[in-house]
Amino acid sequence: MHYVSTRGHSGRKQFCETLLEGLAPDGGLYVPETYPRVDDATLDAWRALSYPSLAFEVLSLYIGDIPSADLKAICEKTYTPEVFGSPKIAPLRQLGKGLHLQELSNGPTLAFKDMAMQLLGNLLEYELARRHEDLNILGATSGDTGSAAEYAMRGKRGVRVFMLSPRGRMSAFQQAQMFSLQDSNIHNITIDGVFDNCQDIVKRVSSDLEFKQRYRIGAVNSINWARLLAQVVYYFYGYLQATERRSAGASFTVPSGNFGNICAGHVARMMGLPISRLVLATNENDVLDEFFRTGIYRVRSRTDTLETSSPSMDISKASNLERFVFDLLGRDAGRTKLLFEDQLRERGAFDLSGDPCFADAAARFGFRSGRSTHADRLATIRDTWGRYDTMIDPHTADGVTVAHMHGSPGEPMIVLETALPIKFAATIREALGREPDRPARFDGIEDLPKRVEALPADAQAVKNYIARIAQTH
Ligand SMILES: Cc1ncc(COP(=O)(O)O)c(C=O)c1O
Ligand SMILES: N[C@@H](CCOP(=O)(O)O)C(=O)O
Repeated sequence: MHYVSTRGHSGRKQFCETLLEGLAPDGGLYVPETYPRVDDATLDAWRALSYPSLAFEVLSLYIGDIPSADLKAICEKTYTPEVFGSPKIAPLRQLGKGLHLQELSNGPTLAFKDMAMQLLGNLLEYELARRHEDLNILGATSGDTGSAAEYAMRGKRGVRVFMLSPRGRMSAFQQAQMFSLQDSNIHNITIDGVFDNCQDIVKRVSSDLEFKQRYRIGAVNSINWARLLAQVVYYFYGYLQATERRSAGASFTVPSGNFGNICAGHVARMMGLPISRLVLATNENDVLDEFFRTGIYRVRSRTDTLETSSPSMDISKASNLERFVFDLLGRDAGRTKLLFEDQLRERGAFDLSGDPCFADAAARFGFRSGRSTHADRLATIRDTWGRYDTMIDPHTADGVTVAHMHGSPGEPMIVLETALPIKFAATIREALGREPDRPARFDGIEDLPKRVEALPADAQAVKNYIARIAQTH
């Protein structure tokens, strides 16, 4: 399998090259040249597999440059009950009739990001050792990618992490998870801005090819194809748990911000997984809901990006939409580049409402969407607690709220759980008047000493910081 850039760069890359490069040299995102198809018989055979074995099967379809035995060992080392809290790794929990929650947040940092980031840590360690190289990872987080990346990379040989986060925009627990880490290879940087400013800086630094090469800059955000690939696995696993027979349909609802998680669902569907509907749920920052309803993609400014009670989804510029639009446009890299480079830069928006490709997008790709508000989140947290004895976090609540708008009788609807409630205790207290459960290993985390640097929203300032740290270590 080879990978190409959504913006048409001429290079065809192997998986491990994309793993280390992150962003393509032309600023585009790597996608597989084709989506491998999984037929009904194969899907049926996969019903019996454990999570690590299923991960190995799915990853093998996309990774041609790691020997099978090594890839299998990496999957087995990554997806263990000790790390993910249960032998099933990503179990389904039934809520109502036909409504399921897929538990993805039982890993080290209590968010779905661990599902991919733990694998990425092991893949990077393997590949860097094989090449005798090291890597400076530059990332952006609105709260969960940062801690998941740092927990996955701490102590890993050859890897240093520089993580940008929007100052004051994350929950107290999220900040404590990241800023209390004292490992010498972990560097937290708060930026005066919102998540989109952090992500813009990551892209700007990664697009300076001379700097990128000199300081060996890599990425762990979902701009890195390996992140998405790891997330494809749990769609297969969730589907196989929710259905009993060949080619039965099932739908997924996915709380969305950077469009990474649901883009993995799109990939699974393109591989032939019988997903009827892929329902995208946003909070009040509803850029993506607007796009799927109207065909108009209109990025919001920093001041128009609202601070909500599902803060990890306070994103107004969704990187991975580019991967979906590339497919929507029939894989026309020239048009994708025009939309995501020229039109977004010049107008901050593009409009596909009159384009024939958008007219049948819902039918062809299964997307539906909806938005949820603070009041919806509180009501859904209360309802899910009262009716199903299950406490969900505000992001998952956005998912459950929107899933109720798009359910189809007789067909399973799987909502992806994206974090545990303890990460957002203030909203849980507001909804339920009680504290969420706290795993003992996080007792008192908010009181630990913090190590964090503050920088302006300026790519050059971040480059200077990376250069200084890289030279002194
Ligand atoms: C808890 C939580 N829910 C949902 C999302 C949205 O996921 P994505 O950015 O992959 O769309 C994020 C962040 O990405 C998150 O941290
Ligand atoms: N919500 C994320 C933002 C970054 O998303 P990613 O999937 O691109 O890593 C976060 O919590 O940091």
